[in-house]
Amino acid sequence: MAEHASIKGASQDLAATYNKSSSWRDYLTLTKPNVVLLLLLTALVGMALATPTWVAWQVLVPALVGIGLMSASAAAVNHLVDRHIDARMARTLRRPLPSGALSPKRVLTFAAVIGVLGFVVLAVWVNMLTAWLTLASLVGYAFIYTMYLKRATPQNIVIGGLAGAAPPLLGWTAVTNEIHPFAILLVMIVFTWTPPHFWALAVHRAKDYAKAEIPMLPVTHGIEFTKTCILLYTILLGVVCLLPYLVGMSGVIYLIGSTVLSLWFLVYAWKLKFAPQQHTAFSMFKFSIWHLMILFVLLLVDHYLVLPPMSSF
Ligand code: HEM
Ligand SMILES: CC(C)=CCC/C(C)=C/CC/C(C)=C/COP(=O)(O)OP(=O)(O)O
Repeated sequence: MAEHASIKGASQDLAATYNKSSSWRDYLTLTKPNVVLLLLLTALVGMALATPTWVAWQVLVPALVGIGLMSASAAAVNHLVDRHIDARMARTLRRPLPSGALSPKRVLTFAAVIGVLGFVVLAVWVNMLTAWLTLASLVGYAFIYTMYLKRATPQNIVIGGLAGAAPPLLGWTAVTNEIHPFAILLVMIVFTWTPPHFWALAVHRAKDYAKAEIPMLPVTHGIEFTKTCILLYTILLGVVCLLPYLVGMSGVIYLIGSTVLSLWFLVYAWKLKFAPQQHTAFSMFKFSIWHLMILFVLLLVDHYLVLPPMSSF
């Protein structure tokens, strides 16, 4: 009841003037810092795997700065475009725009400045291929996903997930200036991981999405169907995670570690479908973040501690 009243209040705040005091923390919130940090880890792994030697800091630093700034810009545009629906969901109600801490004009300026800065950094100190691919990812997330897909189809996050999955490729092209099939394989991992990552949260927050009239899968097709899709994507992810070893990109450390992670994720998906408890969906969502983080750390460790493939033991 109290929550309902505060949601209503926030919607009204949004229409009123933006007169609350703002701080650097509000700008940081706009950038979705935790998401960007994980995106940067995947980009770093893309860079590392692109070369058998150490990545030169002259490429590593500007690539991370450029990709980070453009991802942060995309996240800020997402806050701007979604400000009205964010005001209607309990999870997003206190964000800088719906709470009135920042005005849309300030957010637009902030997003434009860091976005252009990121592009310039990539164009000048990295290469044009990476700059254009990162711009395409920004447009894919901030405009195609946020403005259109999110409101149009329950497949929104499957299609929109491509933008969030791009950073390993961006890291790879930053080092080599070319698109390699191994980089696409890393993209496929994040792409297949996204549906279980997001739909687990969407199951947990289904009522919120229904209230904001966002056609997320649990809203349009129901909780049970979504849980089945989560299970199927988790199985598919397990198969995709085997590919780096099968194509010779990664070794035994990766194989063992990723198999444990895949089975662990599968246990969550199975439990969610067949023996759910109150917090299973949210626990699976939280685990999904650890899953991707550890998986990419494993790729990195495996790359630098090269072992011969299992067949030669
Ligand atoms: C279309 C694709 C994706 C969708 C729809 C999605 C959706 C979400 C949502 C709704 C949250 C909760 C945010 C919050 O409560 O503040 C979240 C959290 C998170 N996501 Fe995703 N996500 C996607 C892709 C990704 C990707 C590609 C990554 C990183 C590689 C990622 C990393 C994270 C992290 C680290 C969090 C936790 C954020 C925090 O605790 O502040 N997500 N995601
Ligand atoms: C340049 C580049 C690599 C761009 C990609 C940037 C990026 C921040 C991708 C993350 C995807 C994400 C957090 C989606 C959630 O949006 P949502 O609107 O569904 O979630 P919300 O309700 O929490 O805002």
